[in-house]
Amino acid sequence: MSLTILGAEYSLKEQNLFNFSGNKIYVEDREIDVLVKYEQPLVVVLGSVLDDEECDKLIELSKDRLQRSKIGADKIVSDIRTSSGAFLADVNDDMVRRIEKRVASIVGIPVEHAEGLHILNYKPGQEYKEHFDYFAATSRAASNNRICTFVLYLSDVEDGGETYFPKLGLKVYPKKGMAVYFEYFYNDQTLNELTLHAGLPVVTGEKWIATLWFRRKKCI
Ligand SMILES: O=C(O)CCC(=O)C(=O)O
Ligand SMILES: [Fe+2]
Repeated sequence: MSLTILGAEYSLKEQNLFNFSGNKIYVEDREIDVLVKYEQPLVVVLGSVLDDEECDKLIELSKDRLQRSKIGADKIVSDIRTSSGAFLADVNDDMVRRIEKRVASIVGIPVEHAEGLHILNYKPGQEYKEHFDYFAATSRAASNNRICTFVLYLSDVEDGGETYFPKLGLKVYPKKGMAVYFEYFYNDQTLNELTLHAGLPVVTGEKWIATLWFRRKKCI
């Protein structure tokens, strides 16, 4: 939203969902480093969210569940997303639940609003083209739409695979154990649209991420 006074444009800040100050966030079992903050739409890069063993175990748990990724509420295969993915919602594992809880406490949203960890694997050449994570207002899923996204990097990538926000001119380079968070729960739809993002093609190496999407209302 913006306001023009005597020819000068002032932007009116909206409330962000994720509120914190300073460069650290303390949750039950660890201290999270805040490394980068883009104020609105809020985009935050966080360090030391997962340790190496947690990253490796998430990859291991998803290896025999991976399927070619689909997109949208109607789940269609598309060249928008050429990666392979797996939902860990039905995996009965203490560590998976602990990580979901940790992410929920970092963001300050009850874990019942989260869809369950989704693992993605990109091989060289694979990508996730520019998209929004929220569903179109006309879609069935929009009655309990997504409001924010937490992407955990489970591996380093030798070259490529950045998470790219073209409208913000912002690139996040994957680093094992780190995360990028962004939100799109603004009244001003133009702010939500600035969260357009892509997983750029992996050039060398392999990229593994875990995504947790939060919904406006509880999903379970
Ligand atoms: O691969 C990435 O860096 C972005 C993934 C993404 O956009 C998603 O999981 O919704
Ligand atoms: Fe996305």
